[in-house]
Amino acid sequence: MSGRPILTAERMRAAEQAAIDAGMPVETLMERAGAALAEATVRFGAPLPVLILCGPGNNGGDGYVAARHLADRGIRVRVAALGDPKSDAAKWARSKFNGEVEQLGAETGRAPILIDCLFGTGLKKALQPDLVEQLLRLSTDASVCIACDLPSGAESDSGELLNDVPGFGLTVTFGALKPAHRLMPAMNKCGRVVLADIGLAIDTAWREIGRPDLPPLDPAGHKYSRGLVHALAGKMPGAIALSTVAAARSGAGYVRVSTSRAIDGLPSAIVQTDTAILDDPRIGCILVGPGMGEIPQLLTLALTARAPKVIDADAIGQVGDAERLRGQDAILTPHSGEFVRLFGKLPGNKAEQALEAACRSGAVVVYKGPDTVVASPDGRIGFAPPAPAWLASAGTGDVLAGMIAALRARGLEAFEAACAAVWLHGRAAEIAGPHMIADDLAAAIPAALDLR
Ligand SMILES: NC(=O)C1=CN([C@@H]2O[C@H](COP(=O)(O)OP(=O)(O)OC[C@H]3O[C@@H](n4cnc5c(N)ncnc54)[C@H](OP(=O)(O)O)[C@@H]3O)[C@@H](O)[C@H]2O)[C@H](O)CC1
Ligand SMILES: [K+]
Repeated sequence: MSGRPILTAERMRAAEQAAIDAGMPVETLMERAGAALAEATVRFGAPLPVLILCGPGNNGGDGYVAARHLADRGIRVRVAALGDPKSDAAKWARSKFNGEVEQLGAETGRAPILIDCLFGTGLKKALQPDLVEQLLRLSTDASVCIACDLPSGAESDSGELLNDVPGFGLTVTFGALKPAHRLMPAMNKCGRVVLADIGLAIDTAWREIGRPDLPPLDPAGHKYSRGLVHALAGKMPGAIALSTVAAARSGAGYVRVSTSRAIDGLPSAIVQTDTAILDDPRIGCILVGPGMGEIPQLLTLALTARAPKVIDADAIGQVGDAERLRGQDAILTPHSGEFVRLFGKLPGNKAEQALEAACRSGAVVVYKGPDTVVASPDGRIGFAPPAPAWLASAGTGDVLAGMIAALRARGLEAFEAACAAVWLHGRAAEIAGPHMIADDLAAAIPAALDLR
């Protein structure tokens, strides 16, 4: 999967240390980080007067470097410092900045552009209340707020907010994104996240889900080679209708639904049948769960089939023991309630929880929410980019399940199919707009596919 790399604070420091051990001075890394921060500030905020809040560590060091670069470009820049720099690199950066540095406090005057260089990956606890008060005051008075590496108070690995944090329009981070950039609630405070390459070697199986690279259609292909999705309808056929329409619109060559009674309103292109022959070798992916209700035998039937399968919604509640999914080539799509009911409250951040669930079940796990993560038993994790809040409406999960099934049936391997569908689902919602209902979301899938 493409997409920007994501590292925890500890792995970020290890990458930095490896560069330093290989002979790269930390000042060089800081110089590159500060220069990137200054460049992003000018591009994002225009050449307006800037106030930089510098903390005592290397996050503050980045700020002193950025201040120098901005001043060199003729921009009026002031620095308000939280004490003196403690780290050698930050002392070096401070010594190279010739502008005015005041002590951050209640008398610190506002500026149109505010850059938060107080704390980054070295945050250890909540900021002192009076410091939070100054940060909130100065951000409220600014037109543009930019965070260096992380909004101060955002916990790098969990995405938790240890104190009140203002909303930033832009976050400039270095080397790799951190989980907090793509996990709630911190994700909501970061604004647009710009990643600056500062010359670190980054090796990680954790990535932001990027634009999918779907295989081209085979001109000699047929409906089975484009993927046959076989869905199992349950008590509430409306949900499976949304899923099957979404599967068809996502490019499945053939969508079939087993149902005990005709489902009104389904397009004729979606074949309804009252049988469920699942050992058909042409089936590319089985879909079970949307609208299933309490019919455990439907899940049992799906698990008798060799075909890959998407297990969604009510079917998740029927799994019982996650071990049942091992060897099933399954993609599981729980929201938080379904996740906890099946796996219990797991330790770690949301991504680590999803990875643990994937290892326990052998399935690819799509842990849905405003911050969706996709985890594979082989250790890969995809973090979804921000998706519109209006996706929180009935039926959007049914649509996603159909999209995943279609891409799996089309031949993408399970993790790639899930990541691609999550990315397309978010773009389709943006296209459908804030007043969409799930039916509009399904209708917007072709336009989202054209975005690739
Ligand atoms: N990783 C990289 O490749 C690069 C990172 N850069 C920047 O460096 C920071 C991380 O720098 P670090 O010095 O490790 O940490 P911080 O600057 O975030 O803060 C650590 C100092 O702040 C003190 N601290 C921590 N929490 C609090 C708090 N709540 N209140 C007050 N003080 C706090 C801490 O004090 P201790 O004495 O307790 O340790 C430290 O003094 C990263 O985010 C990037 O911006 C490099 O510049 C470029 C390469
Ligand atoms: K910061």
